[in-house]
Amino acid sequence: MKITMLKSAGAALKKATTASPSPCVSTHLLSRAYYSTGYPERKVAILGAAGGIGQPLSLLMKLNPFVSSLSLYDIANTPGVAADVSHINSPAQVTGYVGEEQLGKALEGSDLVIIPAGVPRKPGMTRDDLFNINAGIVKSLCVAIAKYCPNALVNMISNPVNSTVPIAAEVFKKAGTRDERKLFGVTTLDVIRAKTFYAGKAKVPVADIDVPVIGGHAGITILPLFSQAAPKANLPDDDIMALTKRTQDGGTEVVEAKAGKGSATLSMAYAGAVFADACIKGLNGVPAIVECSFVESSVTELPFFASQVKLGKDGVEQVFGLGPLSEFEKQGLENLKPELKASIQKGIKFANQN
Ligand SMILES: NC(=O)c1ccc[n+]([C@@H]2O[C@H](COP(=O)([O-])OP(=O)(O)OC[C@H]3O[C@@H](n4cnc5c(N)ncnc54)[C@H](O)[C@@H]3O)[C@@H](O)[C@H]2O)c1
Ligand SMILES: O=C(O)C[C@H](O)C(=O)O
Repeated sequence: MKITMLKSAGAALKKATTASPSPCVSTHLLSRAYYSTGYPERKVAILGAAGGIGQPLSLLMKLNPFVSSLSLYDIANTPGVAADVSHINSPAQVTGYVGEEQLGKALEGSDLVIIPAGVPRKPGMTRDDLFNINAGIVKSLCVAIAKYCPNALVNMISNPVNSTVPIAAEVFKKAGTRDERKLFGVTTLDVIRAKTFYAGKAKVPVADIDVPVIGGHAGITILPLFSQAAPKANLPDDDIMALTKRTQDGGTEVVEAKAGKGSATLSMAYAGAVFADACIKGLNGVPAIVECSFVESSVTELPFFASQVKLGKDGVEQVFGLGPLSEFEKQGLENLKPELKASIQKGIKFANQN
């Protein structure tokens, strides 16, 4: 009896292995069903696509099921990055553009432009130390955006975000294309860090955590609101202070660990992809898309401020207020305002002087 069973099992195995493979065997990272039809075509341009952030961000945007056209621009090396990414069997059509003379073509028709172009920090530097190089890069890219895709949403990653976003806003104002709903400083990495660190300390599953992060994107201007964390873990004040400091210094932690080889690239690419996905979902009319971002704001007396925003068909649909703050957070808010104000003013001044 035993032998018979083994024999028939062997026969079944033989039958299975000689049959043709199922046509449903998937070579997609995302399931085929996820590539649903019925959404509008969306073109996404990445400026600085060959860089440390640009390359993994290009990969993640190629996997995004809502992207139909992916335009990869840099001053060097984009043909190779584009050829590489284009072999992935997801729907987005990838084109590489290199050099200023191809920037217009890269941008034309874009619904969303993501900007990780510019130099990163080395140990001992502040984000503001990048201003002298990155301000000019961002300004010239924004002049081109105003010309070639004035209606696109713009996700600014290049540092110092607290100044590069005001530079972009001034460029768009001068060009007559400014729409305060369409310009975003990407602060998603601060939120991702706050969630990760909080989950570790509170010993709760990281996937369930939500923590708003407000203010800006540099040092003490990054203010995580752990009093509003959900689910609430009732951590002692010392832990909250340590978590706040670690979130504020998260970028520096990576810069020091990389020891001169740049700043966060992989976690930033993930954060950039999360935020871009939220923007595209908003454009496509998906309801209730809320993320933190550094936007034009009247939530405080500062003209730009990061807080939770609702994303819709034209970009920002609603900027949410800060909600109830703990005494520690109220103090943090007052402490960050002078630095954030100075960084905003520096960006505005640069855009109007140069
Ligand atoms: N917002 C955030 O949370 C966050 C997080 C991490 C890094 N950053 C910032 O992102 C920027 C990029 O960081 P990285 O690690 O990718 O740097 P990187 O040096 O690895 O890459 C930058 C890329 O920009 C390109 N570039 C330079 N000038 C350009 C121009 N005029 N047009 C198009 N591309 C141009 C370079 O050729 C390079 O490929 C830095 O300013 C960094 O501080 C921001
Ligand atoms: O810290 C940096 O210089 C890069 C980025 O702003 C980050 O927060 O990781």
